Amino acid sequence: MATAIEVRGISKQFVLRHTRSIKEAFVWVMKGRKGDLSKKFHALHDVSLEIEQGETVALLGLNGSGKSTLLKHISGVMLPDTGTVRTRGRVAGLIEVGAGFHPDLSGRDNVYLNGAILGMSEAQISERFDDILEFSEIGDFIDTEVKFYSSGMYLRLAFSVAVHTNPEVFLVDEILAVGDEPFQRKCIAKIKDLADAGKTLVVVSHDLDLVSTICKRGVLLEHGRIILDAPVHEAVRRLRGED
Ligand SMILES: Nc1ncnc2c1ncn2[C@@H]1O[C@H](COP(=O)(O)OP(=O)(O)OP(=O)(O)O)[C@@H](O)[C@H]1O
Repeated sequence: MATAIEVRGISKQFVLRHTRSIKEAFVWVMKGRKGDLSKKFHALHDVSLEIEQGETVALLGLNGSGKSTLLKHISGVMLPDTGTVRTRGRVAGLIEVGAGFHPDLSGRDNVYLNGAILGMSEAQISERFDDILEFSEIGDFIDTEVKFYSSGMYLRLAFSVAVHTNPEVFLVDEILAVGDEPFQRKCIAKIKDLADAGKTLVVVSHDLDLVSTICKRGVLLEHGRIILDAPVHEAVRRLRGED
């Protein structure tokens, strides 16, 4: 089985505190600008992870543990300070509602824009356009500028485009939560179809029952480090403090 995602020793620091008082800045200047004025922290700390093609993986952890940051590194929208990330095949990510959409363009134009970003040609998008529209259930709103869409409508269109690009690797962050229940059910069924078809899935969600039904493997993060990589039920038990 080939490796679909290889994360090797990545670390990512963010600035914890941007503002300083004038007094602190003055002291810093008088001391010859030694040290760093802004305090930093590691959102990810030496994280390594290998995911084989066809694996279904849940990234689990408490708020702020680094799940979304790790997913953004896998999708390529964020670059690590150190370490490397490699992926094989077409990667489609549903990471932030509205990401990859231009607010002033219509839903229709955004399907072409988003499809192109995800690696489809114009002809391929045209060929699949009707299916994309049908799955999204956006209807006549397809010709409305997306700045007037609700967050659920964004999700519908983004999800629909992403699954119709036939991705090898599908990344999904919490955003399914903005969809209404019938659409969520439809998305979940589609995600399961992708998994059954041998696609690689990486999912971030606090819905632990849901991820347990979709994913086989659970990677548990704490303060930016992987503390457990195990069958999903085991990782969920640990997160719930049942171990
Ligand atoms: N662009 C950024 N700039 C500064 N800090 C950031 C940035 N993105 C994330 N962080 C911080 O990094 C830490 C990890 O964030 P991340 O969103 O990855 O956590 P998470 O595990 O997905 O959390 P949640 O369950 O709340 O969604 C948090 O403390 C967050 O505030």
